[in-house]
Amino acid sequence: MSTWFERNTHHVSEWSVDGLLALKGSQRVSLVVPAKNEAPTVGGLVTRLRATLMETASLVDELVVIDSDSTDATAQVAAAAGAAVHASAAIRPELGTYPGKGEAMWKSLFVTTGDLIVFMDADLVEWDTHFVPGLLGPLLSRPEVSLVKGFYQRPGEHGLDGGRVTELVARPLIALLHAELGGLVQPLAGEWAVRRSLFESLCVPTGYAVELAALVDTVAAHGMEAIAQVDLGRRGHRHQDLFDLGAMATQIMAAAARRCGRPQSDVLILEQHLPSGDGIRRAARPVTVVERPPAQEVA
Ligand SMILES: O=c1ccn([C@@H]2O[C@H](COP(=O)(O)OP(=O)(O)O[C@H]3O[C@H](CO)[C@@H](O)[C@H](O)[C@H]3O)[C@@H](O)[C@H]2O)c(=O)[nH]1
Ligand SMILES: O=C(O)[C@H](O)COP(=O)(O)O
Repeated sequence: MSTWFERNTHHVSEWSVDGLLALKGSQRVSLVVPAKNEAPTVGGLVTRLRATLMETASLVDELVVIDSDSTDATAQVAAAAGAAVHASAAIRPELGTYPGKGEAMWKSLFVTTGDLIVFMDADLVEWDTHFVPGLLGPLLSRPEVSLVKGFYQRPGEHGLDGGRVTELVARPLIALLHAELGGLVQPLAGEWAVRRSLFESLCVPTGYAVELAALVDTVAAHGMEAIAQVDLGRRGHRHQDLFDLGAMATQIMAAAARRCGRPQSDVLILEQHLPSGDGIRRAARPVTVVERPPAQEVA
């Protein structure tokens, strides 16, 4: 009897772009890049993705950058490179706005038309355009699959590193509360693809818990066989400061706690004790842990 891992772990080399185009037929694909202050990298990302997946082949029908309250030139750089750019806060303004990546991804549902949605981070420094066909492979070839996570080796200070939050928060949480997800190589990967019908049915944490919540809620509603993962090779990204990752970890743990029936206020206070000159500065960091309702329930 094979395991989930054996049945549902793929390699990008299993699919060619031509083969995927044949499988795609009339389905539409949206590539969505949530971006906050990513002016140094977003232009190159958009340019390469457009050239390979929209101009050379028509695998992607729209490439949308959701500008998540950037204070740099992210929006202008992305638009100049050929992306359709929307400010997260300006999408359906009557719904209000929250800070965060999950908010940008949830809002993307109101400005895209794809039956299949591929998400990619904008801060990638080591990556390639094959990420997108790799993520689409299982969705286009396996009707029972609705959510596909990318995984990869992660170049780091010590040769290859895991992500700090992945190893110290996500995996322990999975071991404790959601052991069925233990076969996922990169549960927090920002590179993943989903059927619109599934993503529209999910509650979406507005911050960094969007990935963990999508996995947990998909399994609860549809079982593990709705999820697949694809080896995409290597991926490198900009690293956040340890204290900023504390806020990310708080959001992920809050989403897990909420799914165990633990109610929360919309904002938690994370007390941090930061180095300051020769001493320590105490800082109370507000962390937004609001969740959006399923988009299909929003008129
Ligand atoms: O308020 C925000 C913060 C980030 N981003 C964008 O989201 C992407 C990923 O953010 P990043 O800060 O680079 O996340 P990582 O530290 O790399 O975190 C990893 O782990 C997170 C938790 O699951 C995932 O959400 C990320 O995609 C994944 O790369 C980037 O394009 C950001 O510009 C936003 O759009 N809005
Ligand atoms: O996956 C993670 O844990 C976060 O992306 C942080 O990754 P890093 O430790 O490589 O910066």
